[in-house]
Amino acid sequence: MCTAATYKTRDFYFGRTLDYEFSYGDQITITPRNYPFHFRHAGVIDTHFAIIGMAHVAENYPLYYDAINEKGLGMAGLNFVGNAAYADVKPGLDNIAQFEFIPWILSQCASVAEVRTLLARMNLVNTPFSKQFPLAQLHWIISDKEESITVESMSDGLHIYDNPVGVLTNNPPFPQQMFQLNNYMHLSPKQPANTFADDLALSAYSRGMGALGLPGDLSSASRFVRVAFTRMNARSGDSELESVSQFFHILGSVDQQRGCCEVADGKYEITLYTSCCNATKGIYYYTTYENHQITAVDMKRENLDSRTLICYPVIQGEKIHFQN
Ligand SMILES: C[C@H](CCC(=O)NCCS(=O)(=O)O)[C@H]1CC[C@H]2[C@@H]3[C@H](O)C[C@@H]4C[C@H](O)CC[C@]4(C)[C@H]3C[C@H](O)[C@]12C
Repeated sequence: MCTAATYKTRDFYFGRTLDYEFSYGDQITITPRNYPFHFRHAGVIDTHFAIIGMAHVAENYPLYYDAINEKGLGMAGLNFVGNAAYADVKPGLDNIAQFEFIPWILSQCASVAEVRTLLARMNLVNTPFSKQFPLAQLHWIISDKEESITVESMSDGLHIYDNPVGVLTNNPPFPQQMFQLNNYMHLSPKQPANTFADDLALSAYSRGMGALGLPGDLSSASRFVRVAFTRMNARSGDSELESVSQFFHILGSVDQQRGCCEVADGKYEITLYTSCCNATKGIYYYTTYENHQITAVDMKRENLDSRTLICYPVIQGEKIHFQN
């Protein structure tokens, strides 16, 4: 399971949890402006916006999981198993392989409005990266500081949905996720009043009872409701430290602990990493399952006019601050 979210204070923040039972070997990867992107069916883009995100680099190609570009646009791919379907190549359209989707969008678009224009002539195709990396079944959230959309490529075509909650998890398809929020419209961060029955002396005996009924399990449908409630009600100061701190707390609402989600005998899905990008400034913050200290890579500290990928290994291992 995975969860992505957006958050806006003075700057715009975009990030995700990546939940899985193993890591593909990820690196914080910066694609500078002059790295040539060779698309399988759509030619070459030699010069483009710089990108920073989490990727597996194979054959010198950044296979991004989630990333932002220097214009403040963010995009993340999340599992959509059983529903994702990619098309065959069709002449007359921009045929983009599933693994090229993040580079295609983030290299060229400065806003969601521009993304909509590109998507109108795009065909997301079933060309795998290699035998070793077959097609991943994903759907995507794409966001700027004003709006988010969800993109789902299914057997009946490419769907583009407005995403007014700025969050995404996994199955079921996005319209169903949104619809089920109706079931929770009574939830509130405020204490409830007794509307059960006038004749009963019911009282709010504990703080937090306004959100009683918020689903607590790890299913993607439940995580969608939980992170939507947390994200829509989250309040913080607007400084960088307050915003980043609050962002990690929002995604902390759907953190997955080892042992609670068994995917095979003795194998457990866990939150391998959590990212929080300051999309306005181009900073990629992250924590990992084994390292709660926030680590950051700032793309603006690199030479963004170069041609070669810049990679930083994910720092693991808890750093404990002894006070005595
Ligand atoms: C496994 C990751 C998704 C995690 C997730 O959504 N978990 C939820 C599990 S479940 O639904 O609840 O079962 C996805 C996100 C991005 C994916 C990677 C990126 O798409 C980049 C390449 C794409 C290649 O086709 C496959 C390897 C790969 C390197 C992908 C491996 C894997 O599928 C990743 C890492």
